[in-house]
Amino acid sequence: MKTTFVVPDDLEPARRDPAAPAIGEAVPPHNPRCHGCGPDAENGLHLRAVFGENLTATATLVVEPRFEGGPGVIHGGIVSTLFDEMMGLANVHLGVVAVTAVLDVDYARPIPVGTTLRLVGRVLGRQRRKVYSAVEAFDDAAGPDAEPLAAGHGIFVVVDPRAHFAATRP
Ligand SMILES: CCCCCCCCCC(=O)SCCNC(=O)CCNC(=O)[C@H](O)C(C)(C)COP(=O)(O)OP(=O)(O)OC[C@H]1O[C@@H](n2cnc3c(N)ncnc32)[C@H](O)[C@@H]1OP(=O)(O)O
Repeated sequence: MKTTFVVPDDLEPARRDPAAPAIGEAVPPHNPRCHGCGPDAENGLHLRAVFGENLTATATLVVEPRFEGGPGVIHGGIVSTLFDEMMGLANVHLGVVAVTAVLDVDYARPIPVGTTLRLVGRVLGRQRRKVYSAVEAFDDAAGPDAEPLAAGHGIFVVVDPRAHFAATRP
């Protein structure tokens, strides 16, 4: 998969929070109104992810007609949103609140409406307050060895949520 994103080769290992829900359990939504994962977001994506081994989070999502961009294919901005969210959900393994500073997306193949996507977010490692994460989107019907249709990377920065959202939290 081609990418211009550079993952530093001196990342510190990221440690799983012992208080995080167990592997195999659902990742709790970080905000009930979140457009990506919130159950109360009226027109949201309602992603429901499950914690996996090796700091991963996995979800599936059917590409609905409302996600169309080019004729018959998903809008690139929806892929970006899914990737931001899936990496954010994988970061929940760490028991920190980290917001997106950088989101990098590589689109390898057109993704037709109707495709069931398997989305896998993964924490790669840390550097001080920065969390480096990655994500891939697969055609779920194509089997476990299929190449990703799109992939992405992110740099998330750990914040104190009380201070970060003090001025905006309803
Ligand atoms: C309640 C739970 C919420 C969970 C949220 C997850 C939801 C999904 C993810 C999202 O969509 S979050 C929404 C979109 N993101 C934002 O609104 C963040 C807006 N940006 C900011 O608030 C600040 O710029 C940020 C907190 C990211 C950083 O500001 P700070 O002043 O706290 O940090 P600082 O500038 O000192 O940078 C800390 C480190 O990050 C690095 N950094 C910051 N911005 C960067 C950037 N753009 N590119 C590369 N590195 C960056 C910076 O170089 C430094 O690295 P070093 O340790 O190596 O010095």
